[in-house]
Amino acid sequence: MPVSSDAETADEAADPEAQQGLPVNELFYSLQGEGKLAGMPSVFVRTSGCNLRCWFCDSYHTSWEPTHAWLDIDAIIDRVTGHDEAEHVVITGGEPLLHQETAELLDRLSAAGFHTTVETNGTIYRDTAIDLASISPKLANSTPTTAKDPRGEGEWADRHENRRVDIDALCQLIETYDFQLKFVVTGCDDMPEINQLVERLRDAAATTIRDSDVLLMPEGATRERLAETRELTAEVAMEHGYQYTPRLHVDLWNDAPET
Ligand SMILES: C[S@@+](CC[C@H](N)C(=O)[O-])C[C@H]1O[C@@H](n2cnc3c(N)ncnc32)[C@H](O)[C@@H]1O
Ligand SMILES: Nc1nc2[nH]cc(C(=O)O)c2c(=O)[nH]1
Ligand code: SF4
Ligand SMILES: [Mg+2]
Repeated sequence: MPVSSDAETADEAADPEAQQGLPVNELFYSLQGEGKLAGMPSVFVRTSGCNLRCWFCDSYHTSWEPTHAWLDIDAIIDRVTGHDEAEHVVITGGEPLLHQETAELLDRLSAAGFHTTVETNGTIYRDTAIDLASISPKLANSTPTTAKDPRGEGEWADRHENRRVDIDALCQLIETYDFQLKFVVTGCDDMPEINQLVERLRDAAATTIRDSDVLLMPEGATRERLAETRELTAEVAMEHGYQYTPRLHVDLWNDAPET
């Protein structure tokens, strides 16, 4: 179901009659590929719709060209609990915290005994049952300038730039939940901006941010692209004392859907 590319929430352009539950782009069982829980068998629920437009977004059909089926919360829970091998669930997107219903889904999955991870860009706070807030604040390297825009001529650049860092939302997330800050690295030039943002958050938030809470992840949706970015990312992680995170799913399955 294609919807307008200007839509931020997937609801905006969809049939109002059909809007119940959450817009779900895909739901699958895999290994957590990124972060502190990399390697963990997990069920992934990928919601559709995003308030940002990273040029490199590896989930193009949740942001630039959102597609989805509407699933009610009961149906999502049935499908998640059908994977009885998994104790972990990952809610991602798109931007999952755009949707109010994501909070109800998390509360119910947590009550059913799942460990919950939310993958978020850190621009929206919600009070819900999150065991790990996996926050990936977006750097200047993500902005869809005219030269980098995957589908237009930079129409989203200003909106993306103005929204990509919200210090208040980031502080609320890290003060409330166990967290990791997972930065997408394209080159050594990204490091001053990462260090500045980490220092800004250390000043502003009433919580300790350890260097081990800061993860550097190479940019790349394909094995070919990761081959260009992972070594330099590993080197800057060692230099700064931050943790390196692989993208295991890309190593294992390249850019296949539902992995
Ligand atoms: C598709 S996003 C969805 C969640 C949320 N919107 C966010 O950006 O954190 C899931 C994760 O993939 C990362 N990501 C997206 N495209 C990427 C790429 N080309 N290379 C490396 N990481 C990427 C994001 O930074 C985020 O950590
Ligand atoms: N295997 C796997 N691990 C992931 N960790 C975070 C993902 C995401 O897209 O948010 C992701 C994903 O898409 N696949
Ligand atoms: S914030 Fe996440 S989902 Fe949205 S465009 Fe960026 S990487 Fe894609
Ligand atoms: Mg992914």
